[in-house]
Amino acid sequence: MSSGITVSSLTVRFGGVTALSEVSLKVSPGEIVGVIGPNGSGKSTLFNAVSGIVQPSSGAILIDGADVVGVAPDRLVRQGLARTFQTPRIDPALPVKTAVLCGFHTMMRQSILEAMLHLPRQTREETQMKASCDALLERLGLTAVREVPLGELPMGQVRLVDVARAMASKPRYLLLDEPAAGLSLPEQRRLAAAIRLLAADGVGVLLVEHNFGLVGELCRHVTVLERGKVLVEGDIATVRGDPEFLRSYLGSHAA
Ligand SMILES: Nc1ncnc2c1ncn2[C@@H]1O[C@H](COP(=O)(O)OP(=O)(O)OP(=O)(O)O)[C@@H](O)[C@H]1O
Repeated sequence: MSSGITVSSLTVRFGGVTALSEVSLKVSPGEIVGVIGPNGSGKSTLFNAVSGIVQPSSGAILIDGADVVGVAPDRLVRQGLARTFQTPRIDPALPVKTAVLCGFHTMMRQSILEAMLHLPRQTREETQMKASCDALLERLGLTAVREVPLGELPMGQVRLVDVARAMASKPRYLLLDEPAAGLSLPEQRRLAAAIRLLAADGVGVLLVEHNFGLVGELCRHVTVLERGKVLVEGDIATVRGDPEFLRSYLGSHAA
């Protein structure tokens, strides 16, 4: 069985719009793969298809060898696939630490009965979870805002909380949708270190990001999308030197 996320010839159509056309890529455990491209090139659609939110028109998506097309998003989460959103879907009234604790709860092993009876394993898991939550908040520089409701934070920090929530679910694969947008340089540094740590632990990461510097720093392999198609792919040096990439990507950022 081949491990990793394997996307083969993926096509997604919305009525007459072809959002993705014959896109293929692979993310192995412990690898950080970058996806870049101008607005509307299909990056979010790719994430939505892999995480089960939209159904492909054709093509295949395998996770660790298993066909996951048609599998419900919540089942994919329980199977170890976590993702973040450009606009996080978390209740703005929740304090930061509660939002992150929600991520931990998806991987707790206790039964409802154990939780009600406060059995030893449940108490042990709660204590471990709170300590892990504090460590994660610290790693991402969120300790000072741990009690602040999400609705009072700038969007960049809300995305960072969404990253923490996704990391808390102890995924085997993590899809990050523009996690560095709106972050200060020190916040970007902390985010990059946390992503690297996760990959070193064996987690496969698919990173959609407009910040090419960050992509170049974190990803050995990059896929560039344009109008739903793979324009160029390869290691960062290959992509950087590709004339098509320079025309499309840098041209669109030169304005
Ligand atoms: N639900 C939908 N219904 C119809 N068209 C859609 C839908 N979702 C995406 N599209 C279209 O599919 C194409 C790809 O959109 P997508 O959001 O995947 O691009 P993107 O690269 O993520 O863009 P951005 O960087 O702006 O987030 C666009 O033409 C978009 O208008």
